[in-house]
Amino acid sequence: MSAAPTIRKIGLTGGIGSGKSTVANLLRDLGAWVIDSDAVAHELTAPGGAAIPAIAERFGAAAIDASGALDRAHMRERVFADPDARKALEAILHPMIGVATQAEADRAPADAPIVFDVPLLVESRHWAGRVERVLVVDCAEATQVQRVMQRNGWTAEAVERVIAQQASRSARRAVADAVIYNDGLTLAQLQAQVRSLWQAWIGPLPP
Ligand SMILES: CC(C)(COP(=O)(O)OP(=O)(O)OC[C@H]1O[C@@H](n2cnc3c(N)ncnc32)[C@H](O)[C@@H]1O)[C@@H](O)C(=O)NCCC(=O)NCCS
Ligand SMILES: Nc1ncnc2c1ncn2[C@@H]1O[C@H](COP(=O)(O)OP(=O)(O)OP(=O)(O)O)[C@@H](O)[C@H]1O
Repeated sequence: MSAAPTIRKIGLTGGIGSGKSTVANLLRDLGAWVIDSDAVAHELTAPGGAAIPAIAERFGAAAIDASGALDRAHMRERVFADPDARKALEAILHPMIGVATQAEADRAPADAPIVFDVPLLVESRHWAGRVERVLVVDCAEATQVQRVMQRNGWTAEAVERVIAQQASRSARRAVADAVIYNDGLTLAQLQAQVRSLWQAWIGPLPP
């Protein structure tokens, strides 16, 4: 087994479409134990998910689809148009996400750095003090909009509504220990940045 990494817990954050998951995948390829809080939220809201009863009670039957899962398109319309609805959904999900991500972290091999991929790391107090370093993935807002329109088939307005509900780029940069500016980069250039960050924070690259 290799030596324990210098930095064990990294928080990875960025606005919608900034490239967090892409960076997380590159870190995973190098040997990181990646915990994706969006994926955890999806599991909690899948058919039979632990959050479904509380969501149905708070938001009504219209929030649940025929399969018993959260109706994501319906909920997107509600929460990104109404901060009170967003806070109510977060109040149900965030404590559960906190417990589930901790359980995943507890399963990490001792020699693997843990990367918490959390879109709302800056917005949520939960994360302060739980990670040793914060890595922010940043890009221009126009790039966020263009990427999410292309990836998800959303309108520009729908992406802009989400951006408006998130921390500003400058608020994220203010808490960053490192920033990857993922704009105008090829995937190979992005990978090179991730590899040099690994060397600075974790240690030698794997063979
Ligand atoms: C509103 C929901 C149903 C929309 O689902 P959908 O499948 O369309 O999007 P998905 O979950 O893949 O999220 C996509 C991106 O939206 C952004 N986003 C999600 N939730 C929030 C939020 N509460 N506030 C601001 N941005 C958010 C993030 O950048 C995220 O990466 C869903 O995002 C949700 O349940 N959000 C509440 C839980 C949460 O806060 N998740 C963030 C992880 S901690
Ligand atoms: N440097 C890049 N070059 C080309 N495409 C990129 C680059 N970075 C990210 N992308 C693409 O942009 C889209 C958004 O990236 P990604 O899914 O990693 O963002 P994210 O921050 O995890 O988004 P979300 O907050 O919505 O989960 C994806 O389709 C991804 O393949």
